[in-house]
Amino acid sequence: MDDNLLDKQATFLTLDLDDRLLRALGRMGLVHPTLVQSSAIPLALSGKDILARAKTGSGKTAAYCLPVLHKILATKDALPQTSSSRRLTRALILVPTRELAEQVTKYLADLTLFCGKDIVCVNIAGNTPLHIQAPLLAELPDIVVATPARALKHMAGTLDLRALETLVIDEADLVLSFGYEDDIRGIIKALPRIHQSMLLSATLNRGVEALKALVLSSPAILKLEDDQEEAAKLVQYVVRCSEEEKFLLTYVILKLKLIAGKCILFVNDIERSYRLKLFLEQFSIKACVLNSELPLNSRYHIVEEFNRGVYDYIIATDESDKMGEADNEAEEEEDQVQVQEAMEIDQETKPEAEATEATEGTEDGQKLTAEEKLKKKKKAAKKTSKKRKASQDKEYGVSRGIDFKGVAAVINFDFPPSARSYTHRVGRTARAGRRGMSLSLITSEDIKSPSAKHHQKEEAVFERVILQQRKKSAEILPYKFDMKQVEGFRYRSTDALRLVTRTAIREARIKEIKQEILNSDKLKAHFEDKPRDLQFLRHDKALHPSQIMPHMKHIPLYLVPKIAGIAQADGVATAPDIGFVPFNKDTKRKRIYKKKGGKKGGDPLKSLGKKRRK
Ligand SMILES: Nc1ncnc2c1ncn2[C@@H]1O[C@H](COP(=O)(O)OP(=O)(O)OP(=O)(O)O)[C@@H](O)[C@H]1O
Repeated sequence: MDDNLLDKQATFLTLDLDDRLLRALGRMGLVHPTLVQSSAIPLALSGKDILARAKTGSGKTAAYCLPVLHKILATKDALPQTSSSRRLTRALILVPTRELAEQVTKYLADLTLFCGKDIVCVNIAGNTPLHIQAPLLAELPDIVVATPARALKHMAGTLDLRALETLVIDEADLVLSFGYEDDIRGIIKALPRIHQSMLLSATLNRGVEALKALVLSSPAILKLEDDQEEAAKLVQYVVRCSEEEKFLLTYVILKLKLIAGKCILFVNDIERSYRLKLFLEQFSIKACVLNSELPLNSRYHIVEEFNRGVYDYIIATDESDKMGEADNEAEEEEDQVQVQEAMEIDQETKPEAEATEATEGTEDGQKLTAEEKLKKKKKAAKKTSKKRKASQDKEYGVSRGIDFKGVAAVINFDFPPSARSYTHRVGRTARAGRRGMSLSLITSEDIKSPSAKHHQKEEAVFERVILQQRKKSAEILPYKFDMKQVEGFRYRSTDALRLVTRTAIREARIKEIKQEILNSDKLKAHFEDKPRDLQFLRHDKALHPSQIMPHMKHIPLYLVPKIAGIAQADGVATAPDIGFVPFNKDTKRKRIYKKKGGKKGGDPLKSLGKKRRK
């Protein structure tokens, strides 16, 4: 973690934490607390309610987990070994998504490594049936991690919170926007009158204010966002290009390895994630998709493996808009109407690019009128979308809270639906004080085009993002590149895109789900006892292997730009006459080139091209 995020004046030792926790922290390599930790922990230990706003990746999880654990250990130490009061559920941690619940539970397991059986923590956020989870709760675990809806369901049965001492709501604003407010109200009603509460979030909005009134009493308010410092760590770029050019640019950036390191590519719906994956895999660029349709175990495993460095690219579907997350209610309503309109117009006027796939006649061979065809299409689309919604996980979320480690760049392949969602997406990089980069692609379209409203919406959100970033003294720089340099790749990209038909996407989607259900079953059986056995399970397998073109794997030398790259992750721009500004230094590549006797400042990619041609 970056030194600026840490409170160098303090160590965990000076925070007077339980020895068992200090040992675990030492083992995790944590010596100094972060600012949010050194501020929140003493206040929490003194019993104060807390409302903390600190930026993404600033260590909020430990800021609430450590005091929760310390308090439970202290209470238990004061009780005789035989006391029945040693077994009571004392803390409830509410999070908006299952992924986050899993992450928090793992974090608690790391922190309690030296606590033996003194701390039992149960995660009930998974989709295991209630009756299977019930016996775990009947044992009265010390800490329960849950989504609000799940907790409330169990409260009608075995979740006994009469002895609750601490309530934590992590990612408070998202908890609200996911529509959990009524669940929270239900939970609060059933809690003992005296308990401590903590609300944590990277962003605070009116909703959180409402929650504050509901949950907290005379809280200590911590606002620890150092916006200017955050701005310096994250370099943000934007580019306006056509829909087709989005694919072209992504191909060029990934193929030329202009991003050194791991990258998350965000798209707005599941279909798009498969479209992008199928496109990239034709060039032998491997990526995992991550979306709410995949089984929970597979999702955990993908994130874990990505964090371990097994995969470089994740195509993540950010479904935050479908979870009700927008900048505010009015904007949300306006946004939904606009998208709906744009989609309707789109459907009515879309050129029949995939005409071969459309049904041209009825079963008895009669020709359908254009109007009838349209009606039929709409009906079919509604049906599939209903079916799909049913199979998607309402408590899925990847743009928030998940600790993706070491992400060099975030690419908003689709522009996010709200400014808030933008903050959280770009918050997946430049975490824990590290540097990072984001690139957002906005579709530029003719104002008369049928989907113009959709693009207007993107522009409207972008305006809000600019204002939001300006408040943090951050700028979103235009992503400068010389289209001529990219031009040579265009025909390959167009060819590849042509093969990504709706049928191919549909088939890929089904294949992936089947594959992941099998993976998930294996994961379920082995997760606890043999985690190492699972390393052979890959989530980035090609979905349409017959379409991989071996010749597309390599880039011929004549296509490699003289000085390739776009914008550096550390924000250092190259000389202006280059035109095509590098994404990052790619020092490793330069090193290889120098080792081979290349001139300093020469073109490392040229040598790479030569090597590839051999
Ligand atoms: N005191 C510390 N020293 C070094 N690293 C730390 C410290 N505390 C936390 N970290 C690391 O920083 C990373 C981010 O922590 P965490 O996920 O708790 O952030 P967060 O503020 O909850 O982010 P988000 O808002 O996105 O959920 C984690 O990898 C964590 O292990």
